[in-house]
Amino acid sequence: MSVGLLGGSFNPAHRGHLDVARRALADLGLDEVWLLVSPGNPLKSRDGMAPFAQRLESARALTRDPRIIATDIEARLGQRYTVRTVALLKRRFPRVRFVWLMGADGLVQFPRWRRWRRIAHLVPIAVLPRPGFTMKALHGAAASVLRHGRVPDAAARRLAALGGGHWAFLPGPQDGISATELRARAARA
Ligand SMILES: Nc1ncnc2c1ncn2[C@@H]1O[C@H](COP(=O)(O)OP(=O)(O)OP(=O)(O)O)[C@@H](O)[C@H]1O
Ligand SMILES: O=C(O)c1ccc[n+]([C@@H]2O[C@H](COP(=O)([O-])O)[C@@H](O)[C@H]2O)c1
Repeated sequence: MSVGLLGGSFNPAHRGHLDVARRALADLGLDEVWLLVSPGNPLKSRDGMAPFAQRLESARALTRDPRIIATDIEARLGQRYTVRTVALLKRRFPRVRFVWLMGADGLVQFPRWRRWRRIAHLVPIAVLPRPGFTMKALHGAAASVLRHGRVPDAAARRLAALGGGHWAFLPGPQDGISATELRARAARA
């Protein structure tokens, strides 16, 4: 079984998350995508961060597709750092082939995550385009350090089977929607 992990704050969840999940299911041939609602992104301020239960509910309400599952597992594991989450999930589900999913903004920021090279070694990574970040991501520091593990776009379907040390870019349409924009819209209403 193969599972995509889409970690996020989901403050709130939106169609960009759903699109990432659906595209990962289709393009990577995954069985499921888990929306890992973060108890608190280590790099994000708590200002304006909705309570965990509200963000989890927002992710749950995103779709009825039974393959896309919002989970509080990171909070239950007591983890905020992805490197620990991934290591624990691999130990807990030894038969599952995990793939970490992120928008291009995530790859730009990746060198600031705790033990990011270790994460890339532990789990294959699929990067999806996001307006304003795609080029920066593909020519940035993380892409450069990890260049030997990059799989050609057309071979991304094999990513889950290839395992850690590999990553791929999934080309496709981009959508500029963000939780920041939705919060700003809600504040104006
Ligand atoms: N429009 C989008 N296109 C591609 N990836 C996206 C998009 N929106 C979110 N993602 C990805 O989903 C994951 C979780 O994102 P997150 O919950 O932080 O949403 P966000 O819209 O980026 O939030 P915020 O604006 O508050 O920073 C990240 O990997 C992010 O790159
Ligand atoms: O582990 C880290 O150091 C780290 C630093 C920043 C972000 N992350 C993870 O990146 C994912 C996306 O976070 P966010 O808040 O941008 O949606 C989420 O799973 C976070 O826990 C992880």
